Amino acid sequence: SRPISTVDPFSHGFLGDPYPHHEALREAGPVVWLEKYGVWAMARHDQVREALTDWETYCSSAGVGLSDFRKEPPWWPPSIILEADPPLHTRTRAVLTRLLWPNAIKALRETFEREADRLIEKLVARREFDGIADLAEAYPLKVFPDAVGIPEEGRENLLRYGSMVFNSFGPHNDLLREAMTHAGPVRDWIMSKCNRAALAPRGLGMQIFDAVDGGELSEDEAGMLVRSFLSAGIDTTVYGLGNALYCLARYPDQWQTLRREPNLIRNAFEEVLRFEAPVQTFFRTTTRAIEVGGVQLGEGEKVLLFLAAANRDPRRWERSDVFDISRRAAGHMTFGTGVHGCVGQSVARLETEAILAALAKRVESFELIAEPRRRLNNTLRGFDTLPLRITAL
Ligand code: HEM
Ligand SMILES: CC(C)Cc1ccc(C(=O)O)cc1
Repeated sequence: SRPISTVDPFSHGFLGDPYPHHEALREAGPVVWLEKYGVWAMARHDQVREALTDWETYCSSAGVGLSDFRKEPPWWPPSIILEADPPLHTRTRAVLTRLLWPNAIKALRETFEREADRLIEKLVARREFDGIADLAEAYPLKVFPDAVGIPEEGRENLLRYGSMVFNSFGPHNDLLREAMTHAGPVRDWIMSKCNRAALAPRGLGMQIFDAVDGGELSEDEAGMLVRSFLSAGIDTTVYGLGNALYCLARYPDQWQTLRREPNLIRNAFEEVLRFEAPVQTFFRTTTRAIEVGGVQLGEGEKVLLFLAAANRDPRRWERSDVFDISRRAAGHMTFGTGVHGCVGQSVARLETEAILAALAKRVESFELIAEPRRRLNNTLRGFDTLPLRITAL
């Protein structure tokens, strides 16, 4: 006998308020059969961590979305890092790991901090602004494409493309259909940036092509890895930064603690990632029959990993539903873990820490002046609008 749930984790109701459903899934068992889609769900910290660590049993090459690439053709050529298993994954991952090595991040720090200070000065002068359009979108859309080395014009395509990518991990629901309305032109714009001619000489994008010259990658593989940067590197940080602003405005005492103790900034972002994970779920596919918690999974079955549910599992966290920037938040699942653990996490941290440091220097308090509106997505959790007013120090 296996625990069964009839919940639809890609419905507006679930996506709008997931936490009660996460609790129900955690309590139903270590693995639960989701009847609606004919897939397994793991919502507890131990099972999510175990599935992400055991890449041989839970593979990525069948896609990390609901659709199984071996049964239906993917909407895009599969990623040669995210949707690849070792040994291919090992070679492509090694290139990006080297490009995003700590000293590469140090080279970005001064520029990212200068841009953060410049943007916060502008917003302090305005006093009232939208935390999403004017900050959470504006900042990542400036600093990361600049670092990759793509031109300024047309960058709104990066947000449209992110919406396509992250909705495509879910079912063919209204959210995916809506995201795909201008798929052609958006995809063309993205692919037009994934070649040497389009990239600035010493940017992160061109550095991938240096690996071609070094014999590590083919020319096409390099283009695909630039596409990976453009797919993974914008929407994730936009939602992450938006969620950070929301948490600090929603819990003003936490903001006051952070403002007085800027050395808590790194930990504060980790707690944001645990408490309001911008990336909520994605899949793995079993490569063999395996028994989990007394339940038998078959070979070739999709497993939906609820990172955000694992992040609030009372088996792993005390006061798991409390936003506390002083707790040890290490061990959250929001950057994944194991061989596919986020290769860009140091860029994400650099961006958010630069903004939080700039805010802590200039802003006494900031508050929500109207109900924020959520931007529903099959994979990402965050806001469409975040009406804020800030008071300068
Ligand atoms: C708050 C921001 C971010 C979050 C929450 C996030 C989350 C994740 C997660 C959960 C994974 C693992 C996916 C899996 O196991 O299947 C991942 C992988 C990845 N991320 Fe991030 N990410 C963020 C920012 C970034 C940035 C800024 C970049 C680019 C510089 C990036 C590039 C990648 C790539 C290329 C992978 C695939 C790694 C692999 O499969 O080996 N991410 N990310
Ligand atoms: C949370 C992850 C699924 C984000 C992500 C998206 C796309 C790629 C790619 O390689 O295209 C890599 C990572």
